Parts: sequence; C-alpha cells; structure tokens
Amino acid sequence: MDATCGVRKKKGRELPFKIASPNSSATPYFFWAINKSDARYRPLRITFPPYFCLRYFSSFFFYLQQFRKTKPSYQTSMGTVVDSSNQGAGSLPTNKKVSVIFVLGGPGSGKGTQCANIVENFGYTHLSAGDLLRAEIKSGSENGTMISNMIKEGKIVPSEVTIKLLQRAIQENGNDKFLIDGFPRNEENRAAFESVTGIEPEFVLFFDCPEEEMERRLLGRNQGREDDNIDTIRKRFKVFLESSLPVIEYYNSKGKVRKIDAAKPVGEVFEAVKAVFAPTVEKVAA
Ligand SMILES: Nc1ncnc2c1ncn2[C@@H]1O[C@H](COP(=O)(O)OP(=O)(O)OP(=O)(O)O)[C@@H](O)[C@H]1O
Ligand SMILES: O=c1ccn([C@@H]2O[C@H](COP(=O)(O)O)[C@@H](O)[C@H]2O)c(=O)[nH]1
Repeated sequence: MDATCGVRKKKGRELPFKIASPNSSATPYFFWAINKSDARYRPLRITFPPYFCLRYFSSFFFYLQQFRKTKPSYQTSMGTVVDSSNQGAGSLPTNKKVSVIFVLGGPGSGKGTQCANIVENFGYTHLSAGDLLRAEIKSGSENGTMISNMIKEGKIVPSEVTIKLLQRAIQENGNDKFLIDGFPRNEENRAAFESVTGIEPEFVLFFDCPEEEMERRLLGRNQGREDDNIDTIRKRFKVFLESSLPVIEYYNSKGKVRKIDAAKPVGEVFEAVKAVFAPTVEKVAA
C-alpha cells in the first residue's frame, strides 16, 4: 500500500485515513483534501467516502439555507424598510415601502408643534426621535441609563439605538408616510439611516429660528423635560450648530431643503408649512 495509515481527530471524533502519494493512480483527485497546517497530510485520501460525501453535501445545504435567509436590501424612490423580523422582532411586514420627510431645526424651533398640524392636515405619522428615546428610558430598557445620561448632556445617542427605534416604529405603523422629527442629528446618523433602511427623505423641512427665541421657548415649555434647563439648552445649541447644521447643508446641496421662517407665530409658520405640503399632496391625488 502506498500510504501511511493513521487516525485524524475531527470535532472530538477519530477518523481513519491513509496518506496517498500524489502520483498514485489509485487515488482519485476527488478524494484529496488539503490540510494547510501539516504538509504530511497533503494529499489526504479519506478512506471513509460516506463520511466525506455527507460532510460536503451538508455544507452545500447549509450555504443554500444561509443564502435563502439573506435579508434583501435595496433602494427604491420611496425607500424600503428592511424586515427586522430576522432580528427577532416577530411578524412585522416585510420590505414596507415608505415615504419619509425629515423635520429638522434647532431645539425649540417648533418642530413638534408643526408636526402635530401636518399630521392633522396631511395624514402623516409623526415620529419624534427624542420621544422614542424618552419612551425607551421609561420602558426600563438596558440602554435606558445610557440614553438618559446622553440627553441630560445634550449629546447624540449612538445611531444604532435611534435607528432601531425608528425602524421598529415605522414597521409597526400601518401608515406609509412619516415625519421623522429631530433626526438625523449628525452625518453619522444620516449615513447609517440611509444604509440600514435604504430610505432617502422626500425632502427636509427645516425650521429656522434665532437662538434667543428658541431659548425663550424652551425655558417656557414647562413639560418637565430634564434637558430644558439653561446649561443643557446651551449644550444642545452647540451640538446643533456643530453636528446637525452640516446635515441640513448636505441635503441643501441636493436641493432637498424646504426652509421655513420659524420665528413667527404658530399660525403663520403653519401657513408656510402648508405651502410646502399642498403641491406634494395635490400631485399625489392627481
Ligand atoms: N411659532 C411659535 N411661537 C411661539 N412659541 C412656539 C412656537 N412654536 C412652538 N412654540 C412653543 O415653543 C416650545 C417648543 O416648541 P416645540 O416643542 O414644538 O419645539 P421643538 O423644536 O420640537 O423642540 P425640541 O427639539 O426641544 O423637541 C413649546 O412650548 C411650544 O408651545
Ligand atoms: O435622533 C436623536 C434625537 C434626540 N436625541 C437626544 O434627545 C434629546 C432631545 O431631543 P429632542 O429632539 O429635543 O426631543 C437631544 O438633545 C439628544 O440628546 C438624540 O441623541 N438623537
């Protein structure tokens, strides 16, 4: 016999093998296996063909299975939310197509107030990223303490946390038109959201308001928010200028920003908002 006999240990089991000469015509190439770590086992003629066949056929079916499980992720003009049921969320709709408008502006510029008006008049669903984060704290989630500390400091919560909450809220909602208020807050938020969800906003509604007016409004808001104190408000303004304005500039360079003068009284601001939405809604109805 042209071979050295031995026992090869594999996953705790002992498998018999024979080492064959590469030139041996008695060794079908099909049965050679390469062991990278030990040249002595090269080529290796497995003398247990049923084991060999089973092993490679089961690998083939394993990869076939993985391929079938792969999440589809593609972009459409409306945007597609990748099914999070693969992440354990359960029986949520798959690849829901949605239309999204980002509502941005400094803290206290009136985003939440105007979103409520848009919901009432134009049938959108309002998703406030800040509200979702505050609800996450209240739910007793493991991220609660981290989120709470970030909010008290006026810092931006890691993208993956906020995006997960937004994605879940979109998937659980029957509507397909969403106002996403207060997100994305920095470039990383923006890029991560687009790549994870495949959604690009239809446009960005930007509420432009001077700092003194926003400060006055926040100090008078009286909703018991821990971040509506002068120290945190100043930090939030700084984060807005340094991290959030560049996102608005990014969308402006793509012609997607609709700027609203938010320093005016609520009713007047809404008149300007209506002018942005009315043509969109008419176009859809026509
Ligand atoms: N145009 C306006 N004129 C005067 N007060 C306003 C106006 N719009 C909103 N407010 C008031 O200002 C405060 C902040 O408004 P709102 O909560 O809508 O702002 P926001 O941009 O959503 O703030 P934040 O980013 O901190 O959540 C509220 O008390 C609201 O009633
Ligand atoms: O996408 C987001 C939205 C919010 N935050 C944090 O929450 C607070 C409050 O947000 P509001 O929009 O004013 O409700 C904000 O200062 C951030 O700390 C966030 O990190 N990411």
